Amino acid sequence: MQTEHEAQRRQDAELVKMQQASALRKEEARRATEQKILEQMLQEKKEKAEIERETAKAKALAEGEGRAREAKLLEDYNKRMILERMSGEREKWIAAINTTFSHIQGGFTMLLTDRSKLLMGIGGVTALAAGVYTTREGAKVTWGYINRILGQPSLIRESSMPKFPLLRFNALKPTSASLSGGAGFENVILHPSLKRRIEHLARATANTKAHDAPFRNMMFYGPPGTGKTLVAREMARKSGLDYAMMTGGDVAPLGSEAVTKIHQIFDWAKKSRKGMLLFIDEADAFLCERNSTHMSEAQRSALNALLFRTGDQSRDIVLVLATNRPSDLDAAITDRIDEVIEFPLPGDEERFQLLRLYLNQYMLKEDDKGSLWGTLLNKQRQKIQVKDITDDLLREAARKINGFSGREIAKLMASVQAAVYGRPDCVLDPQLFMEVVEYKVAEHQQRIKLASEAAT
Ligand SMILES: Nc1ncnc2c1ncn2[C@@H]1O[C@H](COP(=O)(O)OP(=O)(O)OP(=O)(O)O)[C@@H](O)[C@H]1O
Repeated sequence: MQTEHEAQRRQDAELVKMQQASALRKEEARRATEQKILEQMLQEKKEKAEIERETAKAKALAEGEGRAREAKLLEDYNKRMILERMSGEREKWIAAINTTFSHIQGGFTMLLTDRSKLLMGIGGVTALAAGVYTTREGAKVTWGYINRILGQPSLIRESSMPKFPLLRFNALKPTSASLSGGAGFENVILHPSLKRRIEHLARATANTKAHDAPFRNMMFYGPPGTGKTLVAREMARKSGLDYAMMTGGDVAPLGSEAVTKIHQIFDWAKKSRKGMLLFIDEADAFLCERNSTHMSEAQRSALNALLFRTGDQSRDIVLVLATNRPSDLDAAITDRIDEVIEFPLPGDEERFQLLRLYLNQYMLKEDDKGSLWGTLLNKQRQKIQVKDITDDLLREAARKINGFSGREIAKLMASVQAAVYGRPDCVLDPQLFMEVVEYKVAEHQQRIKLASEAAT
């Protein structure tokens, strides 16, 4: 009985085991199926996305191809149109050219066969050419004539006379002091005796015109930069005359034209109602000794023309010659000069006064009150402050710059001004002033040394 029972129990246990194993297998199969389904779903999803991508690509490609085909068709159409238009134009032009040539050919044939028409044709062409040529040349001659009658001669570099008389206004206005005899050459620093002589000459010149007496010609000679041009300009202003300036060096390059130009100047100068002061700077450049070997034939003729025009005492023109080498001038020229004035290098006192004049002009009175632009500029510009520049200091500087010309002194003061502008505070003090003076003195000595070396 017990063995039966035991067997039964074993059988049951066996059954339970089998049932458990079967449940386990079922569970595993279910899990595997689930996994498979999941994988399949994923695969499907992937495939779906791939299909969509491919479809989009195919769609885009189809669209692009369509557009490209359209563009190609349009381009072909345009090309065809252009070609058609071009060939149309070409045919039109060919037809036009053919027609023109056939007309010309017909015309020529007609001209060659008909003698009277041929003569008329030749006459017409000749008349047309002559007409064009005469008009062009006529205009040139007329303009030259008007220019000669009214215009300023080309040799004149600077003048108080307007270029055309209708535009008459005075660049250099005569002062009322000129005739009354109170002529003051404020901006010209000369030795007192020389200044008196110049003032006297200016008064005499003004009165000469007033009394219709003949003018006296002058010659200014002396080293460069001593005020010859300055005085000639001031003298014209103070004496109430018109003023014109030319340079001797401009005459030589004119060659054979020089004679005409010299006559032109004298004809033009005679037109001034006030009388003309004709200033010839660097006179030795073209009025030198006629026998000199380096003088050209054209220069000699120009000199002769000037001698011819100045042979008599003139009531219209005062001739003022300036030269650094008076001994080079032709004897016939010096014979026509009534007043010979020497302009020496400034002495001690004149150098001091020149320093003061230009200190005043460049640093103390630098305001340009004349123009609105000047006033506006001055508002923005930092003003120069002059500190302790006494007369004693200026006299000491004047002693140091012995041998300087008026021009060199003006330039020295311009350098001082530049040095002051180079300082942030724009102050001119004795130290800066003397520094520039010393530097300029050394520069002057160096220049003299170089010049003497070049001369030997
Ligand atoms: N005596 C002077 N008084 C005041 N300034 C002078 C004097 N001499 C020269 N100067 C200054 O030098 C400058 C040049 O002078 P200017 O042209 O009159 O000399 P110049 O004797 O004619 O020289 P050049 O022989 O080289 O032609 C003037 O514009 C002026 O600033």
